Order: sequence, then C-alpha cells, then structure tokens
Amino acid sequence: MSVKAKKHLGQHFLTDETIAEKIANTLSYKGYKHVLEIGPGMGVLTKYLLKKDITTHVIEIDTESVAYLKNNYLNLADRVIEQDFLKYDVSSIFKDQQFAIIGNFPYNISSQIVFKTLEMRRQVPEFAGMFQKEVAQRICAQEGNKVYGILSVLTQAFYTASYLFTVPPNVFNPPPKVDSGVLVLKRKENIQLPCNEKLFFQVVKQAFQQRRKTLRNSLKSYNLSHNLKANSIFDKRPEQLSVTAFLELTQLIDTDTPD
Ligand SMILES: C[S@@+](CC[C@H](N)C(=O)[O-])C[C@H]1O[C@@H](n2cnc3c(N)ncnc32)[C@H](O)[C@@H]1O
Repeated sequence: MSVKAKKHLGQHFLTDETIAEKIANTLSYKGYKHVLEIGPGMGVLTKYLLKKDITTHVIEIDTESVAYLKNNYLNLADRVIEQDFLKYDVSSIFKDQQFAIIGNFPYNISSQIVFKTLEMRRQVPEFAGMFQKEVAQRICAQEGNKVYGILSVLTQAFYTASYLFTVPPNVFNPPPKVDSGVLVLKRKENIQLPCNEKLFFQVVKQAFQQRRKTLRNSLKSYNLSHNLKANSIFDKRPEQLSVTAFLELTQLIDTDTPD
C-alpha cells in the first residue's frame, strides 16, 4: 500500500533515498533532544531521522499518510501528530524545550512555514529542509541580489542561512515543475534585536512592498522628521540594505522626533 499523491496538499514524494539521507544529515543534532518533521508523507526522510540519537516527532495533515506512517513505523506511532502545522500549537508538544525543524516542505505553504518558525525562534536553534529552489534562494539571498526580500531579511536577522544543494524534479513522484533547493538555518548566538522588534518587521515589510521605490517614498507614512529624511540611507531602495542596515534604520525611525 502506498499513498496516492494529492496536489492540493503539495504532495511530491521524494523517491531518492540518498537525497533523503543527505537532508537528514544537514542538522547537527547537538544542543537539543527533539526534532519535528513537517509533512513526512510516506516517511522517506523520517526513516533517516529515526536512526539519529534524537526523539523524532512528525506532523502531517493527510489522514492517508498518517495511517501509512503508523502502520510502517511502529516505534513512531505515538509521535505522529495528525494536524495542520500552520494551525497547531507546537509548544503543546515541546513545552519550553528546544527542538529542530526539518522537512521536504509542501511548496504551497513554504513561506508561511518559515514565518511560523520565526515566531518560535526562541525554541528553534536549527531548521533544515527542501523548498522550491527559488524560495530557498530567496531565504538565503544577500543584499543586492534580485531575489533578496522580506523572507531574506527577517530570517537572517535571527538565523545564519546557507543554501546547500539543488534537487532536480525527476527524483519526486509526481515530479514538480521546478527545481528544489535544500537549505539550513542556524540560529544566531544573540537573537535579541538592537531595536524594537515589532517595528523592524513592519519597516521591512513596508519597504519591500514597493521595492522599486526609495525608502523615502515607501516609508512616508512614518511621518519622519526633516532631519532624518535628509539621511542618505533614505535615498536607497530596500534591496540595497543589509540586515544590519535595516536594524539601524529601525532604530533611527524609532528614536526620531517628527518636526
Ligand atoms: C512535498 S511532500 C513531502 C513528503 C515526504 N516528506 C517526502 O519527502 O516524500 C509535503 C508533505 O507535507 C504534507 N502537508 C501539506 N500541508 C501540510 C500542513 N499544513 N501541515 C502538515 N503537513 C502538511 C503533505 O501531506 C505531504 O505529505
């Protein structure tokens, strides 16, 4: 028995065991005792996680995949959670313990998976997995790159992001239309931002919503002082600003006194 792929759940099952093992080996398994796999499907990656010295938990939305996993991985059965990762309160499993996240993620919700991980960053020291190649590149991009954007800046404020390798469509069943990319995120030593966090998220999002405009134009609604608007940083477009520059910009905006 195997699971019939369902398009609406982004199901493209990996058929290459070597790649599954390579993905499992991207985490260090150090400094935490639990790993959460999102979307295990038929368990091609899970199999390799179960060989590690770690407690593996999986969260899967598809009832048919859940039945398959419970039948085929008996020692995992108690740790198969049949839920939508985006809606589930993961802290109910781990309480305040640290855990890593891994997966061959469903591409239709991959950015949302990253944003939810960022919210849980205090508990997630490592994150690894497979995305649509372009999304993986976007998360790891540096300033000046044409795919550098909200996902890059927000992720890299808290994590060091490394693009590891590209995976072609022909190792999936059914094959997706595009290449996939595997990345790893390692949480930075200090994730306390030197500025107001909420404002930082707002500024980054607002700046990239109009990425062709200078910051002077896209951040108009902040009602900034004449003095601050004269600062040359406002002549730039968002893709020209490093993560550090965005943090500095947020600080400047936060402490600005309007005219
Ligand atoms: C690309 S497939 C990968 C399956 C398996 N890990 C593999 O590599 O063959 C994505 C998996 O995520 C599951 N999935 C989709 N949306 C989900 C959600 N919101 N929460 C949890 N799992 C989800 C799908 O059912 C599917 O099994």
